[in-house]
Amino acid sequence: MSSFDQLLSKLSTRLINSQGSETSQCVSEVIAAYGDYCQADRCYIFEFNEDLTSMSNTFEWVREGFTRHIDDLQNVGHDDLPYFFATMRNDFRFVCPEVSRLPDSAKAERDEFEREQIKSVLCIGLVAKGRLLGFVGCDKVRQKYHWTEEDIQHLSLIADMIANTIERERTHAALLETKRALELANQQLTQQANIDGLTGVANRRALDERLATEIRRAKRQQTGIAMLLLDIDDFKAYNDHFGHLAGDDALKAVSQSLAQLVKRGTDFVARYGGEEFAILMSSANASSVLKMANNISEQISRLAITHPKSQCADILTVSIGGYYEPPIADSELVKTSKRLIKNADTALYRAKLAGRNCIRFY
Ligand SMILES: Nc1nc2c(ncn2[C@@H]2O[C@H](COP(=O)(O)OP(=O)(O)OP(=O)(O)O)[C@@H](O)[C@H]2O)c(=O)[nH]1
Repeated sequence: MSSFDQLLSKLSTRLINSQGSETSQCVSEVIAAYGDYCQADRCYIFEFNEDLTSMSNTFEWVREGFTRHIDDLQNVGHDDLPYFFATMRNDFRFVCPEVSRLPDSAKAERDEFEREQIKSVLCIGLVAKGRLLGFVGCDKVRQKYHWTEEDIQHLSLIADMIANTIERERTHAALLETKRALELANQQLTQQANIDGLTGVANRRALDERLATEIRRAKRQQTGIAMLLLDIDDFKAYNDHFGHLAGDDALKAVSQSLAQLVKRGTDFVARYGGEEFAILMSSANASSVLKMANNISEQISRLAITHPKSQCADILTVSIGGYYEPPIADSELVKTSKRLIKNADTALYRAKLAGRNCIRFY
């Protein structure tokens, strides 16, 4: 095995086994190893933008004592080095044994290479899936050098390895990006599926899910759990009098008040039906539930939404039915869930019977 074959085998194994951020380190090692092997003074990688109109130096190795140029070779445009861009796009390589003998049409290139004190330069395109991604190049600064066919072949093999690695990393990054976008879209869909479109508070489906979670928690932590059901009084008459759109606004105002009141992480508000809302309180005790019910009632009254057709007041009011379930060790999920709703509903019915605009507990 020739010394180049050995080098190639070592470098390709290194690149194939690299992953994620480690890959950049491996690519740096590859250009350093090759630069040293071919006795270059600089070895580097440039990557093109999508439409091959600009390029940036992304990796650079320099022999000790030689000047780095990576920082001043970012976003180099086609118009800065038109001869170089054209040659690279057409031939996928740029072979220059003597910078001083570049043709007049390559004046910009000659000036740039001379600025970097380059005497000879060899660049080979990085091509993956038929697309030119960039190039890997070597500079001779100390003395000019006539690149041989073998040099070109060797650097082409290095270029293939690097191109495949860059392509693999880009595909991986694109896959990660797609995965992130899908996860985000999925989160948004789940959120939308759980939110009531008119009022923006949780819907009944979300309440059912939360009920299950909170009942399990209450059982585990041996805490009480409570349900308040709230129904706007004489809402049909309100709609009939002011129209459905005004009714919608009233529903929004009520739900905003509820959302402001129900702020503890352990409490949860949902639109339960048309003009009915549910407030689930976990880690609750009898007095905190009563306090919440009173606060809600007062807060809705404070909105002072005129309701001339109400049987019980001249403003919009609510009736509230509550049920508090003390900690019970053997509470079964579905039964507890049904009991919370059913008993709160019975209490709400009693509040309506009692003349509305009041609170009843089961
Ligand atoms: N504007 C509007 N009205 C709604 C919406 N959902 C339900 N409603 C109305 O809410 C009213 C509920 O009427 P009822 O069930 O008879 O109850 P109510 O008139 O409030 O009487 P009580 O509950 O006994 O005080 C109906 O007129 C529904 O059309 C909605 O999204 N927007």
